[in-house]
Amino acid sequence: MNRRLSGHRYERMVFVMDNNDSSHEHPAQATKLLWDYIKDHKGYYVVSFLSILIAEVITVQSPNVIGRFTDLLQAGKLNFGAVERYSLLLVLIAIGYAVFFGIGQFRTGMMGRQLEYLFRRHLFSHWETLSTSYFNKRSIGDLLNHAMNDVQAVRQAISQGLNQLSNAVFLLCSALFMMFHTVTFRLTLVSILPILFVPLVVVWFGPRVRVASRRAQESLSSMTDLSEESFSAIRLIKATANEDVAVNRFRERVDTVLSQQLRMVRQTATFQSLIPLMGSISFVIALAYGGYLTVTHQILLGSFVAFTLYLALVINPLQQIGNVINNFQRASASLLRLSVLLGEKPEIVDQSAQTEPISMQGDIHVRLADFQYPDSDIPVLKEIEFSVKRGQTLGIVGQTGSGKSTLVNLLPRVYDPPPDTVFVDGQDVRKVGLADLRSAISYVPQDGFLFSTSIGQNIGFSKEDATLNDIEKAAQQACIYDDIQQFSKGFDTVIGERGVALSGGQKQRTAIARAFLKDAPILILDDCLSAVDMNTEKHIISNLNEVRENRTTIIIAHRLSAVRHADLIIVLDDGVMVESGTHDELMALGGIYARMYTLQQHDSEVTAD
Ligand SMILES: Nc1ncnc2c1ncn2[C@@H]1O[C@H](COP(=O)(O)OP(=O)(O)OP(=O)(O)O)[C@@H](O)[C@H]1O
Repeated sequence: MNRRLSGHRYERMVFVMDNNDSSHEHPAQATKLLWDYIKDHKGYYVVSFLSILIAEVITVQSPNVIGRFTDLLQAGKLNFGAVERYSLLLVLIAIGYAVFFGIGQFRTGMMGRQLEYLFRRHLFSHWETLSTSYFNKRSIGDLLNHAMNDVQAVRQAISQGLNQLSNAVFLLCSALFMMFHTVTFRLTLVSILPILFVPLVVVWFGPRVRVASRRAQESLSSMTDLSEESFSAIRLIKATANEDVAVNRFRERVDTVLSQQLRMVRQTATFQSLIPLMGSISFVIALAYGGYLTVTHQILLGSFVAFTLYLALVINPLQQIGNVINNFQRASASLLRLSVLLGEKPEIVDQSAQTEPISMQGDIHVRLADFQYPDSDIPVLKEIEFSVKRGQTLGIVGQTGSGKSTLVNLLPRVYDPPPDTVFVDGQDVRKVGLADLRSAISYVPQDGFLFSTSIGQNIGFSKEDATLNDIEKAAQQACIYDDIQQFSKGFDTVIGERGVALSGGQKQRTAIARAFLKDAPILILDDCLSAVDMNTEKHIISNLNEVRENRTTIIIAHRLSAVRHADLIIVLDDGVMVESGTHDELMALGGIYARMYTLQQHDSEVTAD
């Protein structure tokens, strides 16, 4: 690797330039990843740099050739043979440059793409390990921005940036060497004086460009977020004729993005134009002083021509160096953000020492004094105690917001319960291996998310080796089989993003089929029958009798008919377990459950009438 970018210097550059406290909290994961990649591919880098070096050494010969040609012309010694020879020389220089520069360009470009892939793979794998609460606090647009723009910025610095940097440095050195070699030391020194101001310009503009770039990225994230949300809610927006509200909101975000980006463009443009300005001043000095030296015959005309051509060659790498510094500054900010992301620790960790997978029975016991969400000090669940054995069904009912979903989320540790409060097979869930625990639970959330793939793949998602037979059986149990058969492509029917082609009830039943297919000892249905009609609900519940044999089933429902036959029903009120028992016991108690049941019976009779 080029000395200017040796590992330590690169790391220092990244963190000195981003003097941000969060870099101390998070180990430089992204920098390590980058540095490891470069170390593993140093052979490739050496080849690229050597190729670029050779290309530059070849290309700097052309001004010299033209200078000699001019001298021959001035001396009146130019003939056809010389013209042919010099032309051939220039063609060979051009071909040599193209070949070696092309090799260098291809190598660095290829490594940049590989690095981009590596970063995205790491990011995605890492996100998969993080807890749900992490995603509650982050926006999708922000995460996508990291995966796309930050990774791209690092890739650009590492491929295009390094390429341009080595190209510029080699060309600059070779050209300066040839300049000193061709004309007087004084002319070269005076002409390159303005170039000495380049570092000052860079130091002044660098941090400003970086801040402007960060703000532009942040505003872009917020715009991506809003677009995502608006597309998800497109049906609601149209149904309520709120297109104007959505468009205006979007326009505001776009305005912010535009003003932040223009700010960045202004900073970048000023920065980038100052560097060639320095080069142009050098050119003026060379013309004035070099012209004087030529007129007074202190240097040959050919040397003067060659010198001005070298100077023109030098201006380009100087501008490139400006671009590269800009690229590296952006990449350093991106690298820091990626390090923060990759250094993020999951809140829910596997504390089990068990190495072999264990199979769970499905007995559940909960004795919870209280539970509050992370970052909140208000208890959401209080005084809850119950047990269900394998093969039994638990019904959980209660007003909206009473804590039903929260309670079942503690079982697979979507959120961590306090120690010694939630047990499966007599073991604290916090001490069971996460993979064992979660494989033992089949969970249908309220919003049974569907992927934009075929219905068959959506159902088969829960079991990697599921056959079409298994998928069809699960679909029958979830009462979605007949609906699927009516689609022209059956199980191969592709559903739109989040299943827009399916009705609410069909989506719920597809999600239920997915859970049935998993065939886990604990099955949780979180209010996922709300969009199906009473008849279908009855069918699914009766099919459950077959499915729930030898497994523990938890049904959360607002419609009490769904839990009527459960072995145990618990009633939550504002997070507190206020009643528990079978349907008959709760009816006899005459409490909240009995009142809710009577009301619902009355409602369904009125509807039937
Ligand atoms: N991630 C979270 N962080 C903080 N509070 C939360 C979180 N999720 C839910 N809550 C709060 O916990 C309480 C219980 O919510 P929960 O979703 O468990 O109720 P629920 O009984 O399932 O409601 P519903 O019947 O409407 O689905 C609510 O006050 C809710 O605002």
